[in-house]
Amino acid sequence: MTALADPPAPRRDRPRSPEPGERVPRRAIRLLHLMLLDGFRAAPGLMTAVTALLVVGGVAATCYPLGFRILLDGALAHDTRQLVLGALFVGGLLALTWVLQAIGATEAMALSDRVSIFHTARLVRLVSGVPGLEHLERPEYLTEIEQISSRRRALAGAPRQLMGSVASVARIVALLVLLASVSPWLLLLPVAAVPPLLADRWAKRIIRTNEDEVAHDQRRAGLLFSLATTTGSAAELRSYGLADHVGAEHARLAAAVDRRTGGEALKVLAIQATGWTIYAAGLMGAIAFVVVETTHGVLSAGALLMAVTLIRRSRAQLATAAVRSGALLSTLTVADRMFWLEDHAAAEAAARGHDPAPDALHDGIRLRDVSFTYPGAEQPVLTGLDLDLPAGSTVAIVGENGAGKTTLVKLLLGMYSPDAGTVEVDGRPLSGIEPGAWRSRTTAAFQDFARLHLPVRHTVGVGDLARLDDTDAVAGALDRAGATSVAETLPDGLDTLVGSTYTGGRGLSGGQWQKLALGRAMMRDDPLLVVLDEPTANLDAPTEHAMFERYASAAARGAERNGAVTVLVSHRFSTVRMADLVVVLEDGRVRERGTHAQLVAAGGRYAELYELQAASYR
Ligand SMILES: Nc1ncnc2c1ncn2[C@@H]1O[C@H](COP(=O)(O)OP(=O)(O)OP(=O)(O)O)[C@@H](O)[C@H]1O
Repeated sequence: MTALADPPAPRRDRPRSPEPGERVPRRAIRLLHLMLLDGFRAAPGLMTAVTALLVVGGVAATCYPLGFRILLDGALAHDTRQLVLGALFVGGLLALTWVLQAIGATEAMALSDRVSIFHTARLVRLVSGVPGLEHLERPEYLTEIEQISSRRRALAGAPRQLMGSVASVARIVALLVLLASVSPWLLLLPVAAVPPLLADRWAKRIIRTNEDEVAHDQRRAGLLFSLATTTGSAAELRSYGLADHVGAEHARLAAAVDRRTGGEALKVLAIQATGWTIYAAGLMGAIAFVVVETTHGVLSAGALLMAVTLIRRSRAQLATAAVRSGALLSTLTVADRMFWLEDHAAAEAAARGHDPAPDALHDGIRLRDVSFTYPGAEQPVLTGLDLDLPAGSTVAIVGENGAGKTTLVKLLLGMYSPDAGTVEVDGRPLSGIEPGAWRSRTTAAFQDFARLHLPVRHTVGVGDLARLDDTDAVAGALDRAGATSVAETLPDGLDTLVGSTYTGGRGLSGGQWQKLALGRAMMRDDPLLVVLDEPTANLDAPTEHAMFERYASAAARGAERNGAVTVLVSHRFSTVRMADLVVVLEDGRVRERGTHAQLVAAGGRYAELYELQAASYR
C-alpha cells in the first residue's frame, strides 16, 4: 500500500526572533512583561512567595559551607564557642534550605498552574478574537498555534524560571564572594565555566531549530492520531479498512521525527560533554591550588574545607544556571511566537471597521467587482463578481459543486475579506462596519453545521448568546425552524444533553442535528442578513418542503420589518424557484440572474440544470 500523499511543509514566513525592524528594547520590555508581570497579574501572592523563597533559599544553600570553615577551625583550635556557632550555622542554614526548597517546589507548581490558565485564556482570546476565518485556513498559522499550545506549560513556567535565574545569579554571587574570601585567584574559576555555558546555548539552539523543523510532521502525526481515535472518522476508516494504514502512517511520521530528534540529541550530547570536560579541568586546577596553598600554610584547614566544598558545589550551581538559562531561552522562542500572535491579532484589530451596523436595509447588499482567492491557493474562487441583493429580497444562489457559493456567502457574512472589489451594505463598505456589530445582525445555517454537545436549550440558544437561557426565545426559534418535535421527543425536553461526548448524552440522527442547527440560526430576532447554505441536506422531502415554507414566511416578515435579505444556497430547484431572484454562479462569476420564470424562459444554463433535475423526478 502506498503512503498517504505527504503534503508539502508549509512555507515559513513567521519572524523567528526579533524582526530586523523591531527594536530589541521593545522586545525586552515585552519579555519582561510576559515573564514577570504576567506572573504577578495571574497570581500576585504566589508570585511574591515563590520569588522570596527562591532568593532566600538560594543564598542559604550557598552560604552554609561558611559554617564548615568556622566548625573545622574551631575544632582545630579547641574553641567550643566557635564549634557551637559553626554547628548552628551549618545546621540552621541546611534546615532552612531544605524547608524552603520543599515549600518552593509546591508553590512553584501552583504558580505554573495559575499562569497556565492565564495564558490559555489569552491564547483563546487571540485566536478567536480575529473576526474572519482566513487565519484558520493558513497552515503556517495553525502550526504556530499548535506550537504555542503544546508548549503553554513552558510559558507558564516563565515567571518561575525568571525568578529561578535571579536566584541562580544570587547563589553564584554568594559563591564568588566566599571563594574570594579564601583567595582572589579562585575568582578565575568562572572563566572555566564559560565553555559549558556557551556549549549549552549552542545545544539549545540546535534543539530549537530541530523543533521548528519537525513541527510540520508532528502536526500531521497529531492529525492522523485524532483521525484514528475520534468518532467522526471512525465509520469511514473501518469501511475502507484504512485504520491500519492511518496507524502505519502515524508511526512512520512519529519515527521520522524521533530519528531526526535522536540524531540531534547525540550532537547536543557531544557539545555539552566537551564544555563540561573543559570545566572539570579548571575545577581540578582550583582544587590543586587550594591544597598547595594549605600545605604552604597560607590557608587554614577550615578554609581548605570550605573552598573544596564551594568548588565542588560550583558545578551543581553552574549546571542549574545552565539548565535554567536553557529553559529560559526555549521559553523565549514560545514567547516570540506569542508576540507574533499578539501582533497578528493587533494588526487585524487595527484593520477592522468601527462603524455600527445599520438598523435596517434600504438599498440592500451589493458586491462590486469582487475577487477572492483562499490563502495559499493558486486560483481565485471569485473573479470580478458584481451582484445586487436588493433589500427585502430572497436570493437563491445556484451553481455546480465548487462554483463558489459558500465562499460568496462567507464574504457576505464578513468571514473573509475580498482581495479586490468591495462588499457594500446600503452603499457603505462592509469593511468599515465593526465585525461584531455586523455579526450580531446576521445569522446563518451552514451545510457543515456544528454539532454542539450541550443541553438542547444551549445547542440552540447560542445562536443569540444574550438569550441563551430564554426558554421562550429557544422554543420560538425551534418552532420557526420546524424543530419543536426534536425537543419534544427527548426525555428531558430542552434540558436533554445531546451528543455522546458526555455520559448520559443522547445520540441524535443527522437530520435531528440539522434541525437544531436551523433552530440556532432562527434565534436572532432582527437579522439584516439570513444565510441558509444548503441547510436541508439531511432532511427528508416533506420536512424540507415544510421548512422552506417557513423560511419564506420568515423572510417575508424580515423583509417587511427591516429590509432583511435572505440568501439561500441550494441544489434543489423546488426550493430555488421560491426565491425573488436566482443567481447562477459559474467559474467564480455570475453567469445568469433573474426570476425562476425568466431564467427558464431564457433557455440558458439555469434552464438546462432545471430540466435535468425535473427529468430525473419524472
Ligand atoms: N478553505 C479553503 N481553502 C482553499 N480552497 C477552498 C477552501 N474552501 C473552498 N475552496 C475552494 O473554493 C472553491 C469554491 O468552494 P465553495 O465551497 O465556495 O463552493 P460551493 O459552490 O459552495 O460548492 P458546493 O456546492 O460543493 O458546496 C472550490 O474549488 C474549493 O476547492
